[in-house]
Amino acid sequence: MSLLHVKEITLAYGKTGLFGLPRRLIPVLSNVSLTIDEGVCLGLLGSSGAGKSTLGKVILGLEKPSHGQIIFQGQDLYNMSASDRKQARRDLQVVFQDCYSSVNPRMTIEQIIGEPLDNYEIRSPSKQKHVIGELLEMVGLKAEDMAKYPNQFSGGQLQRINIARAIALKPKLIVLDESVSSLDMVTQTQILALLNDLKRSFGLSYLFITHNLEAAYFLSDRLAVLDRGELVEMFEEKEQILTSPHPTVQSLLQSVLADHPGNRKVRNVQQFT
Ligand SMILES: Nc1ncnc2c1ncn2[C@@H]1O[C@H](COP(=O)(O)OP(=O)(O)OP(=O)(O)O)[C@@H](O)[C@H]1O
Repeated sequence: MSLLHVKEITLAYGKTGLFGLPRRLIPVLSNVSLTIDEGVCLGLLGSSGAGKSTLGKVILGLEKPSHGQIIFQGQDLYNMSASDRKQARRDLQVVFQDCYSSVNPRMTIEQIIGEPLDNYEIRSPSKQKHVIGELLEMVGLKAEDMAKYPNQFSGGQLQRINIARAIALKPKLIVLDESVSSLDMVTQTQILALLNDLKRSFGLSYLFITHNLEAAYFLSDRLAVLDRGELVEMFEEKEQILTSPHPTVQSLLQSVLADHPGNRKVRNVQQFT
């Protein structure tokens, strides 16, 4: 069943002209439409500046488009009552790339993960502690870690904490905006495996924004490619990307091959699995 419909989204940023001349509009997203079904991960690929993060912000309700609609669970995200919007915010979560700036260094992990819970659910302090402990264990950390501060964790551990916070309210859709890009290869693999497990366990849907084709291929069920604000390819089966002749896809594939000199002449599914 469809969870999210992105319908003909167009967005342009205003750029102030010289000497206060009228603002020029720079198009960032042009007529972008896509859907995300329940329990599905859509990988959104594209080069730097393609508009991926902007689309993520539009989907999260953070950046109003100049044209088009975001239909989330059957309702227009930018045209709903305050109470429906509060519910939508609960069901739509995000994990950003920078795990350090995503947390307040002065708060304990208990306070960080407890914040969204406090906003939506009232519990006794002991029950709240129990829930936070369970969330930490779900992401591979220990319940005792809740007493610590962010500076006592590695980047990978902090990203696990950000994921625990994102899943605390049992959301329907999580926007993963380059969520593993700042981590080393081994940690990236571990976090991708964790995200995959959580998706299966809770039937979560993801929009996985990345320029990393290998990571997208691992986690996603479907793949979309954005180029200069336009959706240029949509693959219902991720394997289809491997044979796409589209120049943007070709350059994404080439960038993977460039990382594997021994495989430069070989292009097959095995490289990505
Ligand atoms: N607040 C803003 N004001 C003006 N222009 C912006 C703003 N945010 C983004 N842009 C521009 O919109 C375009 C798309 O940016 P966006 O961050 O969405 O791309 P991206 O595909 O996520 O790139 P990257 O992979 O480098 O993060 C870029 O040209 C960027 O400079």
